[in-house]
Amino acid sequence: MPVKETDREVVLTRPDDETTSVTILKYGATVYSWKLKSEEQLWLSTAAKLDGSKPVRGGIPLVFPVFGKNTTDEYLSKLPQHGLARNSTWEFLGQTKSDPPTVQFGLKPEIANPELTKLWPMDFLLILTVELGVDSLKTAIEVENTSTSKELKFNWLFHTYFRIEDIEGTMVSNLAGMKLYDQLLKESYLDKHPVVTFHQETDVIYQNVSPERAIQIVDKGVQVHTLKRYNLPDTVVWNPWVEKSQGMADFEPKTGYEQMICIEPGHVHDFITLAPGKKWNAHQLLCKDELNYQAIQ
Ligand SMILES: O=P(O)(O)OC[C@H]1O[C@H](O)[C@H](O)[C@@H](O)[C@@H]1O
Repeated sequence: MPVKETDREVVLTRPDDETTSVTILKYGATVYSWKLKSEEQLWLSTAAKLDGSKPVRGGIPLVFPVFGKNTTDEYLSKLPQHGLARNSTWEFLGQTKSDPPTVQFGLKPEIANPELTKLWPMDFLLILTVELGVDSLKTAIEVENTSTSKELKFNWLFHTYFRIEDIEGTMVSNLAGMKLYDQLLKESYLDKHPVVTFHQETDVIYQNVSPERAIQIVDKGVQVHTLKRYNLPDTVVWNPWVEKSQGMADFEPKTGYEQMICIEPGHVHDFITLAPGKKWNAHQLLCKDELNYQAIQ
C-alpha cells in the first residue's frame, strides 16, 4: 500500500520502489524519516520524542508563526521559540495524487495546541503537501488568512535536519557573497568565504538568497544533498557542536552533531503580512543533483 495511516503517523511509499518512503508524524506534521533506496536522508536524534510531549529533534519540524523567540510583538512574543505548528497535532487530509505519491495535512486554530492558540488568537489555515519523488522530497506550505477583518503576521521555516557522514568533512556551497546575521555574535556581515565549513557551533541566517541558487551539501567533493527553494528568501544554517548538544536533553547521541547539519529555508528576516482572505505559498525541494558551483553575481 502506498499510503499507510496509523493513529500516530502516515507512511508514504513509492509504488515503483518500496525502499523509497517518507514518514510523517501527525504531531507537528513532522517528516521524521525519508528513505531513498533504504538509505536514510534525514537526521533524527535517538532521544527524539515521537509521543507528542515535545517537538521532534530531527527530521523536518515546521516553524510557524514565529522563528526563534520574539520579544517585540504583542502576541507573537507570548509564543514559545519557533511558534505552535511543531507542537500541534495536524489533521491528515489524505492522498491527493498517486504519481508522484502525495499527501496533505492541515492545521487550523480549532485543532491546534489550545495552550498556544490562547496566547496567539489568530485565524489561519495551514496546508502542508508532501510529495515523494523518485529521488526527491518536496514539502510545500500554503498559509491562508481566514480572518475577515484582521491581518495575519507570521514567519515560516522548514527546519530541515540533513544526515551527513562527518561535519568536519562537509561544506555547504552557493551561499558565498550573501549577507548574514550571526545569531551567536549578534552581528550582520557579508560572508566572503567561498563555501561554508564547520569547526564550531554555527547559527547564522543568510538573507535574500536568490531562488536560482541551489544550496548543496558536499562531502569530500561529492554532492550528498541539494536544496531548492520557492518563496523562501532566508536560509538558516545551524550546527550545535559540542556544548550546545550537551545542553539539549533530547539530543542523542551527544556526538550526533557530527552526523547532522540543519539547512533551514524560511521567511524569517521579515514577517509576511497577509490581508484577510489571502493566501501565501512556499516550498522546499530536497533532491540529488550534479555538483554545480554557482558564480557570485
Ligand atoms: O532547540 P530548538 O528550539 O529546536 O531550536 C533549534 C535551533 O533552531 C534554529 O536553527 C535556530 O537558529 C537556533 O538558534 C536553534 O538553537
